[in-house]
Amino acid sequence: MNLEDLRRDYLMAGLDEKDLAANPIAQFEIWLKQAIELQLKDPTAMTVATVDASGQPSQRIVLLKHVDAAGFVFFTNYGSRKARELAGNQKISLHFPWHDIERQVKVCGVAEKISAVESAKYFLSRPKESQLAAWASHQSHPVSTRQMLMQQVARMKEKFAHGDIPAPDFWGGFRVAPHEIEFWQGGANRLHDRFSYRRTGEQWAIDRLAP
Ligand SMILES: Cc1cc2nc3c(=O)[nH]c(=O)nc-3n(C[C@H](O)[C@H](O)[C@H](O)COP(=O)(O)O)c2cc1C
Ligand code: PXP
Repeated sequence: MNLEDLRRDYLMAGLDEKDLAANPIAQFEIWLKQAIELQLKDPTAMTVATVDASGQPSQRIVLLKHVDAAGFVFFTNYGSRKARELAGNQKISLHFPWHDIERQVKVCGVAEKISAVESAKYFLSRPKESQLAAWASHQSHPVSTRQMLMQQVARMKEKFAHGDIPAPDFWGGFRVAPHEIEFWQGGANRLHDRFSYRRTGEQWAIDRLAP
């Protein structure tokens, strides 16, 4: 398979420092709103990179569920590989790949579990079938067959047949407090625009980076 000629030029837009918000969260909210309004598929999907004790990185996609000055929130199983890696090393990187608008955003920061109350509030807002799936899935661990998984779902459905399904204590959110956020806009001939915000105490410093 020859992949060498698979490429395109990025011609949609440029990015200038004068167009950037002073605060990267405000800038992120502008870009996320545009991604949603332009009906990109899975606009809140982000790749999350963590590292294990040996320094081996691993990645997976999760959905961003909240963002504000305190950081970026996603939800997952606290026994999952990502959560176990975060227990040993809180350093994390997030990546939003908005191909259709020739943009990407990278976030580097530190992840912390959110409170059980906050997690339960979000959990209760989810569709019941997803709540049962969270109870049934020992995320990231081997499961012998799909049938075993579905049996576990059926057991949970029976167990929680009446009333609200409570949030499992092994499931909840992480908030990523960022210290670096980069905004990338594709440019012609690989001469892209990149701006990196770095936290300097209460303020943020902005550097244009070579493409
Ligand atoms: C579009 C998309 C969204 C996803 N969202 C989540 C999510 O919000 N939380 C989650 O735990 N897994 C989500 N997943 C599944 C993860 O990518 C991953 O398979 C799972 O969390 C286990 O990862 P780990 O074994 O590295 O911990 C999503 C997958 C895709 C493709
Ligand atoms: N958990 C898992 C395992 C997922 O696959 C997803 C989305 O694909 C989510 C959580 C987030 O979904 P929701 O929007 O229902 O919280």
